[in-house]
Amino acid sequence: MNTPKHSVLLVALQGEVPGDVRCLLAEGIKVILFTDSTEGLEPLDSYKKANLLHVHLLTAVEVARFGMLHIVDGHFKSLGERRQLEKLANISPLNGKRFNVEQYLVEHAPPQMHLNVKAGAGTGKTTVMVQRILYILHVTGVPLKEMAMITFTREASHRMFQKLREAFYLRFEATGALKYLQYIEELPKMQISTIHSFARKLIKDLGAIEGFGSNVRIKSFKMERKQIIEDQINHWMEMQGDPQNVLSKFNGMMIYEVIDIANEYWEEMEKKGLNAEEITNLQWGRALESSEALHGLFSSIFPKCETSLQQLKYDLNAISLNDLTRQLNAITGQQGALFQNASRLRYLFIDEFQDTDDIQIKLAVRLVEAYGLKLFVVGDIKQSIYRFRGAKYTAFDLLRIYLLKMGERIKNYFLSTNYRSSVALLEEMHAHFEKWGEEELLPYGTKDHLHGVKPGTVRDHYWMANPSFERYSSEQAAYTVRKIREAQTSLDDSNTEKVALLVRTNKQALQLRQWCEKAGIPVQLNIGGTFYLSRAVQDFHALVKGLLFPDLPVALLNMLNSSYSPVHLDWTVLTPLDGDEGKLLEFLKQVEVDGKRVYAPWEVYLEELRIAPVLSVLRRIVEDRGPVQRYYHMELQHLDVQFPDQDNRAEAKARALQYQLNLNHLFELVHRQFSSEFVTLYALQQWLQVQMSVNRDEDEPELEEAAQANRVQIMTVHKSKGLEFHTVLIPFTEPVFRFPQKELLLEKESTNWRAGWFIRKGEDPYGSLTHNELERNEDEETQKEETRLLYVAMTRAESRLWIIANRAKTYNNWYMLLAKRRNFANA
Ligand SMILES: Nc1ncnc2c1ncn2[C@@H]1O[C@H](COP(=O)(O)OP(=O)(O)OP(=O)(O)O)[C@@H](O)[C@H]1O
Repeated sequence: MNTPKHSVLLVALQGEVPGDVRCLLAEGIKVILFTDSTEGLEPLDSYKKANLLHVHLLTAVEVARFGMLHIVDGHFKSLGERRQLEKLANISPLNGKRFNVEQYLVEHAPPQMHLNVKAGAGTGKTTVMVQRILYILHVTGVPLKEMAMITFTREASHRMFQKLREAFYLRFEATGALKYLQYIEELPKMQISTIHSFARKLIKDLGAIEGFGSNVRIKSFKMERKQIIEDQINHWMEMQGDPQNVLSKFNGMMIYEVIDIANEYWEEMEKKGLNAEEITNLQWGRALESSEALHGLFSSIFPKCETSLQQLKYDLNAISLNDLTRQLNAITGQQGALFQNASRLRYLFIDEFQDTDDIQIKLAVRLVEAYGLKLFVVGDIKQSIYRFRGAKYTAFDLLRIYLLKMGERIKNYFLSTNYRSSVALLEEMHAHFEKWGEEELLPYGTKDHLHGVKPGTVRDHYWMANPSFERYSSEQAAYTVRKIREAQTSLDDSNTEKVALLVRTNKQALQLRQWCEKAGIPVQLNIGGTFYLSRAVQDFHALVKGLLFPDLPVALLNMLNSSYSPVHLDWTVLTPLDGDEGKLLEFLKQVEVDGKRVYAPWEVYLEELRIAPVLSVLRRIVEDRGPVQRYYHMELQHLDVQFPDQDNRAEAKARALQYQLNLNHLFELVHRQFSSEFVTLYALQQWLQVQMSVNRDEDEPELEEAAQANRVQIMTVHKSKGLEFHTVLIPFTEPVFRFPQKELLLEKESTNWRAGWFIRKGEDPYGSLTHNELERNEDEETQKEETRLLYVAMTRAESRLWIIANRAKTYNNWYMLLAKRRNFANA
């Protein structure tokens, strides 16, 4: 028999369990044991906790029926053994721990195979990926630095890193084996990142890419793109002869509106991954009546915009995030040798594969070709919710086809045991999913039916009401707040059990926050992209601006009103000064608190700034002025006035902690941005101002669970991906899926793309005939995407799923989807 490197699966009566099981466990070999008693083997808890030992208790008769089964590292000696294993998975063990043969087969698949794991919600995708990595480490000896993992968001990368570290640590704790400490040390060398960071590092490693010098930079080009659009529109108008006359044909739109719309349309092309050639060959079709001028403009400017942007990229030796993967795909033939410069990769894991777009899939295949690496992709087609970013829910099929073209095969696996939601809850969800599957709104067949293992413990696990409210009316607010409070107060332990309110849009999330805050319900908002709008950033900007323009009254006032200073001056106190700059400055510089002039320390800082580096002075100001403590006191005061009957300290503390995290993160970003340059206050202020006005991608660092106390979580479904909550409450079902004010629809037909544009101005719609044609398909695809979104939202629930199915509107919204369920009215 081979010496085990990773695991042993044993079926044996208690007296026949080999004596070396303990030694195996102590060496970090996983033991999956089917037996009638563990007497004599105890204590085993640390091994169980480390996922090293799985015991399935059977009756002696059952054990005897299977005879002695002994499988090492997943190698079957015969087909019979494999069948035995499947039979074992069908037994209900006495201790309730059913063997998950699907997870076992994925974990132990031969290391030289590409694997494709399609898995329903909560079936342990993440868990199995961690175990697979351990298997590869043990069986092949490939080091962590030759493995990489691509996740969809930075949060997911962070979570994956933590999960791996925890798995290694628990194994070290259980076995004392030093190799696990070594893995922890090596873990940072395994690249776990988003596709963009991954491509960025690869390009850095490759040294150079076609047409660009070394050290190519990554830029967003947001501002530059807008400028290019503006130039091209001006140029186009000049070419038409009389600009005033042209403007009058823009259906009453101002020129800045046209620029904004054109910019959005151009972004849409980028999101869908169109290259310059495809943009040049776009088929715009014919204009609707009275839309000819705009049609002429849209159908001619974009190729020129692309040329200008490309030139700018060469001039600045910079590319955009979206270019990264495209550029890597362009490295072909002889240039392929470039890959040898990059660090070697043997395994690539891709999470949330259903949301991968065409270019990224091709990149994965390109890497298989360049390195001979093996892929492990995992995802759930039913959870594909990034169509707006160009993701296609056919990702798995595309990958299989591309690999086949190279003569490579990928093996499919399927996980269907759900560990997240209670059995009762899963059955209620199934009643919805099944119907959506029948109507082809969701790719949900018999094999997608999730089988639960968690008993339902909570009454009211599934609740749906059908009230009828005007959107955002006071009745709706009162009803929703009452349900939220009820959900929160009926938890057994609000520190470990979380209530999450899941919504479709940021606007809905903000509306909910407002209702909750008004009612004194502490909330944790997670809608992403809010970092540059946070108070910590605003205060810091006020600080920098105040130091940069000490003789500008408004800058000085904002700085004094920030958390860096102990006063709060109302604008009205300045009114008697009639806007006289000199008098205003004099007044602001003389303001006193407790007999001390508030401005005095700032004069010292200004002096310091003349000689010391800007960042070190700013750091010192943060230490001296204690903005976090001051923010805490201000928030507490504010909360105490608003809710005098409750203890507001925990909430004020949570807010202050978030402020601190944001401030630390800001310093990190500043260091990253200005690392190789000499920073001036001016450069810092300019950069901050731009970020605050345009950057909606940067997220606030996450507050640790413990610090969130009993906050209700509010988030968009997109943000809830990969997460789970005791209670999920879906408060809004009435908003309609599509009611665009303006849009550009793009669809690929054989080799060329078609473009259809639309703008609603007042009552009047303008656009192209192509838009009308593409809209039917768009409606259908939107409905499917919304169904998948609702699938993700519902499957986040562990114990309770509550839905306020507002029937105010019944068409083209989540209500319509929910009402499809059999016996809807009685549900
Ligand atoms: N074999 C197992 N035994 C017990 N619990 C498990 C097992 N596998 C996974 N779990 C638990 O089930 C829950 C869901 O697992 P995980 O988050 O890995 O699922 P997922 O498939 O990634 O979910 P989703 O795609 O819906 O986000 C987690 O709490 C995890 O600890």
